[in-house]
Amino acid sequence: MTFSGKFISFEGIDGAGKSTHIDYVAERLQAALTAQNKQVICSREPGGTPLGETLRQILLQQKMHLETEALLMFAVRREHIAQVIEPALKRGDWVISDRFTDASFAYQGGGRHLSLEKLNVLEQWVHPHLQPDLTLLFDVPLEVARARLDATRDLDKFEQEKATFFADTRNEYLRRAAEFPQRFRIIDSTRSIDEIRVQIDMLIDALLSNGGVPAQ
Ligand SMILES: Nc1ncnc2c1ncn2[C@@H]1O[C@H](COP(=O)(O)OP(=O)(O)O)[C@@H](O)[C@H]1O
Ligand SMILES: Cc1cn([C@H]2C[C@H](O)[C@@H](COP(=O)(O)OP(=O)(O)O)O2)c(=O)[nH]c1=O
Repeated sequence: MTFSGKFISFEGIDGAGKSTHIDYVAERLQAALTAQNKQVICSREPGGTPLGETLRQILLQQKMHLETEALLMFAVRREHIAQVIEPALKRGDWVISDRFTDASFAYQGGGRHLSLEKLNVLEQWVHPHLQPDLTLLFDVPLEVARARLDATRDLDKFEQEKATFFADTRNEYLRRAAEFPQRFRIIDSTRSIDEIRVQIDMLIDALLSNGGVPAQ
């Protein structure tokens, strides 16, 4: 399926720094797209719709069977795609999602060891023809992410997981990035926020000029 709008996802282990850059990217894109009468829709998973936000509370707080967790993540995603992502892309608007299916592979697959085969089935079921045009993977060593998290906020169910969980989650993100090099760009998030912005600006400018995603 080809849409006139573009779809960007932000990914990374908790504390990698993705939330720090989302508003910046959204504002930058909106400034460029307003002249074309296009909107930037900023959304997130789990969440993105009223039902998705209700399920987010449950997913981030309650312990549950691993497969229940994966199925709920994809149920949230099905609703998000139907209500928000596809209508926006069809209108020619741009969508930024704070996490998408790569997070299910990384967290439920990598972190919790759900078989990637089952995740592939869910992905094929829920969005056989939709993938982000660009996925920004914020990548940092675990200790850096942990130190950043500890310095800031109360931790949810996932953020309280142990180091091996995040090592496996990060490895699965990197494996996905290697599997889909055309849409993934890895952001070395140990650098300063300003340095990261220079790289992000370059990627966004290329996408805006319709030149696609430049090489890594
Ligand atoms: N490049 C960076 N250098 C130093 N600190 C950072 C950087 N990026 C983010 N941080 C800080 O790390 C913490 C976690 O960042 P955040 O963007 O919330 O992570 P995430 O959304 O990936 O969980 C925040 O306090 C943020 O200010
Ligand atoms: C989308 C998605 C998220 N998650 C997890 C990753 C995160 O720990 C959590 C969502 O939190 P996150 O997006 O990091 O929000 P915040 O920055 O406000 O903490 O949900 C999954 O385990 N699987 C998924 O498919």
